[in-house]
Amino acid sequence: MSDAAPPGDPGEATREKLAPLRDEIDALDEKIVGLLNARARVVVKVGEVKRAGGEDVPIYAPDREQAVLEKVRKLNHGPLPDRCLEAVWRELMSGSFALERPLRIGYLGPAGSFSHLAAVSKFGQSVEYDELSDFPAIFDAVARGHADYGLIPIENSTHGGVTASLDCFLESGVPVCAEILLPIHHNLLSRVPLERIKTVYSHPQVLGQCQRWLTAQLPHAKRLDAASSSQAARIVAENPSESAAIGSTLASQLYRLPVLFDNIEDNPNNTTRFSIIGRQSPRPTGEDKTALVFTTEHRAGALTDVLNVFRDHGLNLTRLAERPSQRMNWEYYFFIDLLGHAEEPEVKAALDEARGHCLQLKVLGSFPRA
Ligand SMILES: C=C(O[C@@H]1C=C(C(=O)O)C=C[C@H]1O)C(=O)O
Repeated sequence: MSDAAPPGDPGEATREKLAPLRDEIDALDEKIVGLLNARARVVVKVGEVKRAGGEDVPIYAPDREQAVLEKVRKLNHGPLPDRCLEAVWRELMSGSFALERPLRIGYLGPAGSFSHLAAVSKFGQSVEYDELSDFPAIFDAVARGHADYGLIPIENSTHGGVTASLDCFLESGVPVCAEILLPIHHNLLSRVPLERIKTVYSHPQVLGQCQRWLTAQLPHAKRLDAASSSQAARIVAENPSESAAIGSTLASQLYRLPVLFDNIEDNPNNTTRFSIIGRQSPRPTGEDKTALVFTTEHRAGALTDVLNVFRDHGLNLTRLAERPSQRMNWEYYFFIDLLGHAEEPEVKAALDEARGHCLQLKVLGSFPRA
């Protein structure tokens, strides 16, 4: 018999070296827990002040969140990477919400959708989530106060604008108060091997983001639209014999569908931008965006007149999208995102001037840039 320690046992000498280091970690953990709760006790006081200020004082303050994360990054000299500390502070701030007033976040469900992942990446594990069936239901839940905030996908870097969500902004008065950029990786989820798959379900945006892969690997499979990628996973879980869904690894776990292929998106940098809608508007941070929508008269140069106002005020546009007005053929609503906050003098002046060239101009919100 050999004297070597059994597998998994570090051995006496190593154990002796580890013990004092682990004692050091235990002592530091004790201090960290004490400090985290000292922070939490201040957060409880912040909550009291906010609640005394009334309904209009937001519990979630995207401008303050931005400042806290920026400060943490500046304070960090390693060896932990910024992204690790950011994740810790995100969960801390999630705990802060629960201490100030429990928050409810609406997203396009069911659970396991990319909107769900985006919501958790922003609001963490200590808030309540509400799975909603479509975008109008999310806007409605926030407008009625059934949810505090809602997640709305706006555009994807590969497949472009999410048109159904833009149409909701036209009808709703709920402002945008933050944005999230989420890298999106798609998986083919199925309980049967590739050669038996006859139908692939997912959200049309997702099918669009994987079309080259689908054409190459499953040229004869039918592609069917579902209300969300997680809804697609649910459909396949209920009827798995000849079908597959495209969705997240969370959907794979929740609906017990094995990942047959991962990273099947056509563009490895595939990213979706989500807006967070809420009932309050954040203060300027110096690194903001303003989203707006407008209509112009149907005449030559009408759109250029509006765009020239932003150029003349030195405002950089990060997005221009268009949607049919639904009232008259070939009449459009134009959506613009520009860099700056609507309360900053230059942006305010530009918006006032632009209004003079528009039939209608609505500011959808100013919020910290992701
Ligand atoms: C504590 C506050 O409330 C929330 C929690 C924060 C935190 O834990 O640091 C920061 C901003 C708010 O979203 C605050 O507004 O200062």
